[in-house]
Amino acid sequence: MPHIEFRGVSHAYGERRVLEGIDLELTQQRIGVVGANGSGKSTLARMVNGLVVPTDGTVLVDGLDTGKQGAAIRRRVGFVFPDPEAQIVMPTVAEDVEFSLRRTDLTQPQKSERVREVLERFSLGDHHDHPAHQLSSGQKQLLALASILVTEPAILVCDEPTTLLDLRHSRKVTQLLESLDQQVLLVTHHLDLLAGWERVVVIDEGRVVADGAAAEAISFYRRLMGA
Ligand SMILES: Nc1ncnc2c1ncn2[C@@H]1O[C@H](COP(=O)(O)OP(=O)(O)OP(=O)(O)O)[C@@H](O)[C@H]1O
Repeated sequence: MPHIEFRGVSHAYGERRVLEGIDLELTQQRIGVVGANGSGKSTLARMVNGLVVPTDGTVLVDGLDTGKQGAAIRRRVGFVFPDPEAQIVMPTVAEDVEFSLRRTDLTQPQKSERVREVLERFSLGDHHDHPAHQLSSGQKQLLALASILVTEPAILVCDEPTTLLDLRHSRKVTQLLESLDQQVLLVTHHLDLLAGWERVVVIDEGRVVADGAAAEAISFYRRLMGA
């Protein structure tokens, strides 16, 4: 498994300090991150692929410094945003997935084959030539995942990828995340989706307040939230 390491990480947006003294070594395959709104989860997740560089401390992915080796980090770490609409860049479903392969050395037939395979895997095989913007929200979320995973990153970071989805689609996306060979870091408010995950990190007001197997960490978080 890849190795994500936060060493003495703090972060401020201007004067506002949003993460404080984070030390984490993440080597499990399925890692959840939970916490109240505004607690710093997205900031932490964005640090893993260098979208946010910490104001103090270092984030390392397999020994690469996210602040200094951005291009190598982004090849290794795929990032799925909460709004799949924002990730659609090409007119059709297949073109959108293929766009992710533009910087590879694959030949056109190899790219087409790779796109076909990934669309089948994500239940989008029948939508190959459909306008991407006309997919349902659940299908757009699957498309966003397909477009990232087609590049075969070692790590997949997903920031609330199920917020737009009904329960059935959330389950489908979660099952898909659970079936991947990749290391997955999932930020979510849907606590039931993390049942059985190897590790769950609870963030509160910018600090790690619980960290362990899903059942214990989630029950700590429920108590913290008074739920
Ligand atoms: N680009 C930014 N500029 C200024 N402040 C920001 C920026 N991004 C986030 N913040 C602030 O940092 C704090 C943490 O935000 P973050 O998005 O990391 O929290 P979160 O735990 O993911 O929240 P949510 O569950 O609501 O998505 C919030 O107070 C937010 O307003």
